[in-house]
Amino acid sequence: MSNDVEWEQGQEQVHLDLLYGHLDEMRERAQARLRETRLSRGSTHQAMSERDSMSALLADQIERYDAVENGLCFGRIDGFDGTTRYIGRIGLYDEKSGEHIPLLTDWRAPASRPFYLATAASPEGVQRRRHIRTRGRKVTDLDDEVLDLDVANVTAGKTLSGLAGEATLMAAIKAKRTGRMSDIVETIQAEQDVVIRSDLGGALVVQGGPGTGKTAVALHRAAYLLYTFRELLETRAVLIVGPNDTFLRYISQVLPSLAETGVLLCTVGDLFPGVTARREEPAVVAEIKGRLTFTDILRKALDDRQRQPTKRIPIEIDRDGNRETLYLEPGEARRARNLARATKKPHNAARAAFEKEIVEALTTKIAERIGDDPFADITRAAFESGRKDDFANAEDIGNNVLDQSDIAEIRKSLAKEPEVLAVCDWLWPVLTPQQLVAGLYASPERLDKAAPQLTGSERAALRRDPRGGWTAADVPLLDEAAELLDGDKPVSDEFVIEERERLARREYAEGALQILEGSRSLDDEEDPEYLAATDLIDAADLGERQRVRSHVTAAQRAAADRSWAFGHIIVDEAQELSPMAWRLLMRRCPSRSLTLVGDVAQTGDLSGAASWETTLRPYVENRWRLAELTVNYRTPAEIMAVAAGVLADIDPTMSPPRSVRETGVPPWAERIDPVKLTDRLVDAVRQETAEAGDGRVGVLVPAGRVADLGAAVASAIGGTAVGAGADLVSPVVVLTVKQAKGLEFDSVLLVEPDEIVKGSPRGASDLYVALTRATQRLGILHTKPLPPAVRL
Ligand SMILES: Nc1ncnc2c1ncn2[C@@H]1O[C@H](COP(=O)(O)OP(=O)(O)OP(=O)(O)O)[C@@H](O)[C@H]1O
Repeated sequence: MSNDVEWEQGQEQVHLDLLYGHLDEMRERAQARLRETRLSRGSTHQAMSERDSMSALLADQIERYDAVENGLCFGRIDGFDGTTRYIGRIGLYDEKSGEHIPLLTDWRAPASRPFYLATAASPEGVQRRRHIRTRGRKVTDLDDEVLDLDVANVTAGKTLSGLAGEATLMAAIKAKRTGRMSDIVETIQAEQDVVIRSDLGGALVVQGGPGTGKTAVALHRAAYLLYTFRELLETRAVLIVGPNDTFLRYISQVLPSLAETGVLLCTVGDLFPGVTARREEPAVVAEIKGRLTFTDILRKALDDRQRQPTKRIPIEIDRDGNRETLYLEPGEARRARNLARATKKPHNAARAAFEKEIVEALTTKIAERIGDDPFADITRAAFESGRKDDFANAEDIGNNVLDQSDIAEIRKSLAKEPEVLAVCDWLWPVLTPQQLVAGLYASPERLDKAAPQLTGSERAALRRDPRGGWTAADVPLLDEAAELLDGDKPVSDEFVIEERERLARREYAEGALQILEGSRSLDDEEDPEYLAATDLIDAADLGERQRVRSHVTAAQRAAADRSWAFGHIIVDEAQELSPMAWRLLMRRCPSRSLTLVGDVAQTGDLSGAASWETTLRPYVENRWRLAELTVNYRTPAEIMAVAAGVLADIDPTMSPPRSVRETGVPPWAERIDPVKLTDRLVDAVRQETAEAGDGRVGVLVPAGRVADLGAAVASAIGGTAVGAGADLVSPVVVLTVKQAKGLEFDSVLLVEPDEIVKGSPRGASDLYVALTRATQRLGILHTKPLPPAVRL
């Protein structure tokens, strides 16, 4: 290292020490305040609640300071005007002099933007951009780019390649994978920056091929939006939707490392409070449930529950100790149903109108019977003969000897009659969404009536036992059912807290049950196992529940509230959502402030999107904007060349993203005898783990082979994780392509690509996904010929 570089590094170390000194001071101050606040006693409910909120705020602050410990400051820009600005994960100021002097500028602040955008051709006032690389609190390297074209030693090669901070970028890209995604805040590229900082309003679609940083950009956009529109988004919350739990775990560290925690991360399957959708089902069944026609099917299923009797219904009631039978006529029931429907209220809310009408019809019957005037004919004759003054009006004659208060009494007692209520329950039952949907699946007759537009075999595929929990594709249907049944029912704080507790309980209970008898779904609340398991909650758990009671954030509130309107929704792998899932998400985002990232070439789900245009038109017409990401930071050029052949097969009009680097390592394929496949795979995994060192190896297999091949690899190689729920931190992970969506590994071994292609109508897209998961090496093992599109 030259003396100059050493001196420069020393100077940066001094500044870094100053920044960490500030961070430490702020953290200590917050810790001291937190201790004080926790010790303070509040006598009133309000004082206690204020103390709890303050504690939560301070705890959040401390968490943020901890989160930015690594890579606190990573950049510096020197302007042509002689100014210097340091860029980092948060903003820090020198307040001692009484002035607000910036020591470190948050990467999201407008003043940091030139750090990401400046090029030699368009330097944005920046003469030099410096990437400061650190390990812990120590400066390890500096990566300078001079952007002044007049300066002799301008780093032209770097800027002409269009990449900012190329050396730092390459170091990040080539680094071994850890099983957890890292943030890219130090090396965001210009086309990514434009997406991250795009306006909050409207729907933004980010289309990009594999490895172009869509997920990374989506997460950084969440952090940017929270920083820029904090007030609005902290009260309305930001929702990030990902394809599965494994993926959510994979990205879970990114926002905390950017000091943002108030975001709700979940799958579509998590979006119905009270339901944990973990049941599996065949892709073809999920596809049927994803069709838009299910809005009609559910409506008809509900109409079917609003029964119309064909015969009079006897209703036995108790009147002054005597049993009496009334008859409800089909016409009366029809009239009540029509009136209830005419209220245009959701089904459950309209029940009151239905009940009122039934009670009214029965009241009239009783009133007619007991109030019938035996002298009506004589009275009417008297009226007609001129003694009109003795009577109020003609209608009063003969109808009833009961007055209004008598009739009101009858009405009141009928409204409480168990038999009357039972008949109302039968004709117009109050339903939960779960009852409506499960009831539909459970009954071939109901399915036949509600879904004549499906084929007989499609209806048969939907049939299932109501016990055993819910699938992800059920959740949009439950949400749709809830709309029909309850509309927008606001939830109370108590419900939010209950829901959080329920989830905590469920997690605990599920854990306990898994230990007892393997993973059995607990969604059926009547399942006796559920009650048994919840009884296991111990004192420590109760203590924890007490603690969470104190502070409910908007994101937590939103998680428990089906009718919550999010401030912004970000959907990753958005191409996978079914039309019914889109309806659910759009209901959660009436402002249509959305960021949708995905790649229609990677669509694997049978009900997923083939075009953004068709998917979005029903919700935003053509008012959406498209941004494209074109550079692949993950997949080396050698591997991408193979994937490009498969992409051409899927859609010849699509072009693959440009890889930023070559590795010099060509992908390989080996055809083997079927009986030797398992042994050869185990050998290959051993070899690749040695190559990957402390990196990660992904073994991607056809869906039907994950159990046997996974077991074989796991028994031969310690620390192998298999299938859904696999811990990605493990050195070797065996997954299906669906499970590997959005993930990446240093080395990928792909098994039986032909079977993957033939395994689904979207098999070619699955193969494209599988081929683009590696950051360094790709090997293919096959017993049948390779699909023709795979050319090696
Ligand atoms: N500007 C960047 N600096 C450093 N690394 C980057 C940058 N952009 C993307 N990457 C890295 O490239 C890899 C791919 O990014 P990401 O997973 O976000 O891509 P993607 O478009 O979502 O991919 P896919 O659609 O294939 O799942 C990640 O390791 C990410 O950290």
